[in-house]
Amino acid sequence: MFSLPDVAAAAAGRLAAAHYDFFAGGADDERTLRANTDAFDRYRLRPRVLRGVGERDLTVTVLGQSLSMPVLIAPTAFHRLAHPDGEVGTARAAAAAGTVLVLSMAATQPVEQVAATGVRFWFQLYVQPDRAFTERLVRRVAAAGCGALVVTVDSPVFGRRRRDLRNGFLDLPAGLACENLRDPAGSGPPRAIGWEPGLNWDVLDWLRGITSLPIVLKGILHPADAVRAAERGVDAIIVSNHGGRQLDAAVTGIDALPAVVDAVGDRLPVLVDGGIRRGTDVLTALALGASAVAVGRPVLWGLAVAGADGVRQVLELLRDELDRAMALCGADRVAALGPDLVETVGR
Ligand SMILES: Cc1cc2nc3c(=O)[nH]c(=O)nc-3n(C[C@H](O)[C@H](O)[C@H](O)COP(=O)(O)O)c2cc1C
Ligand SMILES: O=C(O)C(=O)c1ccccc1
Repeated sequence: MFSLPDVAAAAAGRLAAAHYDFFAGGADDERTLRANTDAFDRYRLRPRVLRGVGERDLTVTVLGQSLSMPVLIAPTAFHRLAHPDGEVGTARAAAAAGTVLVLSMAATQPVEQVAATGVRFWFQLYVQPDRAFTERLVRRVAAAGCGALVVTVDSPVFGRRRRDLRNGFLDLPAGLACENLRDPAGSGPPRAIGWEPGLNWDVLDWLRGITSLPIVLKGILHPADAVRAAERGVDAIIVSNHGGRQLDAAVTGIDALPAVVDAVGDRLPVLVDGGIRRGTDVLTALALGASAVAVGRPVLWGLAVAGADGVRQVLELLRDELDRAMALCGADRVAALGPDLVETVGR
């Protein structure tokens, strides 16, 4: 396997069809799902030459945390559906690669077991209608050593995924559960994730009142919302359409990124996800102003193919591709990447 598309192809043959579809699928007509990867075809790089690129330095610092490369693991549900190693396997790979795992609230292993790998992790939260339970969960993940809360804000209701409806995939198979939704923690029955259509900006004051963890908003696409986040003192944002699984016909992250970066300036770090499959995709996002990117499905495919080792391979492929792309663009460090390197075609 020499690229992320190779890993994805290998994973397709290893998963039960309904599980593959759950991971691969998007909302409704999957226009946004397709657009996420297609979008990168409209960006072209304008490399610089003779800049003495020597050894490239891929490190970045996000929220005061130093990463060996500007690629985080996006939160995705149900890792044990992909491989018995589950989120603990993904965590081992993230730790080995020197990057951050954003652990999904729908993880199938307890946050304490993930933390025991030594990984640096952030926790993705869907604020629950039951605020007392949400508070207990936030305290639990903070006690486990979580580095930031990633509050997903693009899901007031759950997207409609026709593959899952057709396959009758509604819930985890017996033996698997959302281990961080047990209440009381660790022992009680797992709660079902509740959606909160009434959620509004006031939730940030409530969150600030219960935790001192950095707060990241995931699922921003509109520059006005990015500005609002900055004004509210949010610590970072992730420009994302949730991998095309929520609002179909939503703009892609990479297309939304420049206006968001322009609107917030350097008031807060802007991360982006969706459709990143190549080192050149990472480079494009960084050049357009992202502080780092996150990858979702490629990690699940790596996990499905070879557990923790497969995830490690995916991360190392991306690292190697980004390193080579930076060298070929004449950039010896991430800060050397700017919008002058990127041209948009066909619009
Ligand atoms: C199977 C799957 C499960 C996901 N689960 C979550 C989740 O629990 N919470 C969340 O905020 N985002 C979730 N996402 C969205 C990802 O965090 C991320 O935004 C998206 O996958 C990035 O696009 P990519 O898969 O093209 O890299 C999920 C995505 C997938 C594919
Ligand atoms: O957020 C998602 O995309 C997702 O697939 C999911 C599924 C179950 C529980 C939580 C999230």
